[in-house]
Amino acid sequence: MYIVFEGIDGAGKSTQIQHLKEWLIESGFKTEIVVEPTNSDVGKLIRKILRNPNATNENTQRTLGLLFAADRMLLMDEIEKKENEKIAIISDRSFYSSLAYQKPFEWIKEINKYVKKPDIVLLLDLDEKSALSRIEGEDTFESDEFLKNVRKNYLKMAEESNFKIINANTGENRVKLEIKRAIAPYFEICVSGIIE
Ligand SMILES: Nc1ncnc2c1ncn2[C@@H]1O[C@H](COP(=O)(O)OP(=O)(O)O)[C@@H](O)[C@H]1O
Ligand SMILES: Cc1cn([C@H]2C[C@H](O)[C@@H](COP(=O)(O)OP(=O)(O)O)O2)c(=O)[nH]c1=O
Repeated sequence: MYIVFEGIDGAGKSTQIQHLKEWLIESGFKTEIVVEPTNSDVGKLIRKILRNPNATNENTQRTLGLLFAADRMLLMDEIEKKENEKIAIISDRSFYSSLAYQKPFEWIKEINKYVKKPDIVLLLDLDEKSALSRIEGEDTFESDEFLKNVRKNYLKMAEESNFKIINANTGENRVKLEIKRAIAPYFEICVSGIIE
């Protein structure tokens, strides 16, 4: 099972991914986490560019689109191997992040057409102001206007691609429970309604 968390910076993805991994392991499922951008040389270059003040300009965004696609392709063999070993994979981001952050949409789709599609996409949704209030905003992408548009892109895709939209603008435990409820049917786990 290839589960993907999506959402703007500061939505709570890394936090909730840890909770979900612990819960699935407690429930008897081998589970591993992968992160985009990866720690490969391509991922390292991406993180360097993301700190540039001009990261949102058109050519840099196109370069990032290509680099994210290459970085993602490096992950595909690893994901397939884990799936063959019946390991559930939880990914912090996927090609949907490229569709939400970079453009033009059709070109981003084209350069990502060979990547594996997730079985489940959880979109942690909240407004950009609430998200930014949680993080320092060191990356150039971490700005109001930019993330407002990214959120809009996510919500548009959510309709068309059947994302599970989770309200991320509430307490950590409530978000955790909502995610459990969304995931449980896929693993035939029953979830108590109590907020732990
Ligand atoms: N439900 C929540 N309410 C308030 N703060 C949260 C919540 N979930 C996570 N945080 C905090 O917000 C910050 C960003 O969380 P993180 O999981 O790193 O988000 P992301 O991986 O989506 O960027 C962290 O400091 C984290 O402790
Ligand atoms: C995977 C991916 C991430 N990004 C952006 C989202 C983040 O701002 C940044 C990833 O840096 P990161 O520090 O990992 O942020 P986050 O914790 O929010 O994932 O790169 C893209 O623009 N396109 C992509 O395809």
